[in-house]
Amino acid sequence: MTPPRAPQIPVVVLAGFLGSGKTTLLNHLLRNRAGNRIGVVVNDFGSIEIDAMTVAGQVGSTVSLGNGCMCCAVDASELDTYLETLTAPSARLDVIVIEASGLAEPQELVRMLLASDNPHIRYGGLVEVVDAAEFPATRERHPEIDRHLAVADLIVLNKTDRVTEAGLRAVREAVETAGGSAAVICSAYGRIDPELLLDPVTRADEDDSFRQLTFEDLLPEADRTHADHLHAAYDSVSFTADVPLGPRLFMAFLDSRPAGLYRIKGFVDFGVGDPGNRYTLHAVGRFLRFEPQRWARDEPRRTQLVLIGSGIDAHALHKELEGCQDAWQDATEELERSMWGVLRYVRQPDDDEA
Ligand SMILES: Nc1nc2c(ncn2[C@@H]2O[C@H](COP(=O)(O)OP(=O)(O)OP(=O)(O)O)[C@@H](O)[C@H]2O)c(=O)[nH]1
Repeated sequence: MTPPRAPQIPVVVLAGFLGSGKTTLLNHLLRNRAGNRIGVVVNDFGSIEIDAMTVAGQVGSTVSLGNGCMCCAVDASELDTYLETLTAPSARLDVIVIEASGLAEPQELVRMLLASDNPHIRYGGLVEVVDAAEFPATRERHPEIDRHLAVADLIVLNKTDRVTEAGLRAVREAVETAGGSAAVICSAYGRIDPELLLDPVTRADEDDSFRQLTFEDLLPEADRTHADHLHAAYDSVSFTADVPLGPRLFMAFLDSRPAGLYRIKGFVDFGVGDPGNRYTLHAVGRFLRFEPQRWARDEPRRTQLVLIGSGIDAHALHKELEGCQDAWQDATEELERSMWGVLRYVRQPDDDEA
């Protein structure tokens, strides 16, 4: 059905007004990357303070951070050139994060990514960081922040330590209204669950088993004290099925997913809907993408998903997923048509918009 393609590297845009905490969040991700090789593109190279990094580069150079990360600083006009470097097979990156400068219009960057003809990347969503303490003032000075929030897939309401509970409630409400259906999560010092943006490593030479990483896996020894706190804020659901999922049933599930469900990842077996491929699923907030990949010859045909959210009813979601199984599939025209709903979310080489 759909021709298999080499895996594409998700490119996540990290945006937010000056000082909202983008670099802090990025450093948190880099410290808790759980084996992921992260490519970082920043406008302001010097602001990244990664322990392991010797800041050898200047604007325009690509620097290997030596711990599986690469970093380069670019002008937006040079983005394509740098993405080419970062997506070279020798870089072996799992995800690329572009930190937009505090003054940039994130829509521009997103448009550039969607229009990019680099076949090795796929747009991975827009994360907008908001300073909870400054939001009312920022909004007054820069009403365009509402526009940024409206196109975000995930909003991180940062600096919650600087506001009262009532203040946070009010800001959250305002941000949720402006953000439409984007998921909103709160953080202090950008300490979000790295799993919201990073996938478990599935490289054959490291750990090729698909599983939900635990917080012990994710956080280095020194950060363990935060683990319980972080963990308490999230619920996760793991779902495995040896019976294929019905494309229409599963798309209906995704269309009605609750707002608190921030992240879904894993892969799906649509059975005779597309017998040759498994469909890697990547969802952050309302952003959704499928990527067909050839099943390995002896790989068990199976769906494996991990769902992460807060305030979600894990048991009910699991039950709903069970209801998406379709044991009696026949290769009919109707089934082929029902795959169209899935294929809408597969990036085609000539796509220039989501
Ligand atoms: N109190 C508090 N301070 C924070 C938090 N997150 C970040 N900061 C501080 O806020 C300042 C700005 O954070 P950055 O991460 O540099 O912000 P940025 O969005 O990258 O800033 P620009 O690059 O200027 O756009 C730094 O001094 C951080 O230490 C937080 O949650 N609470």
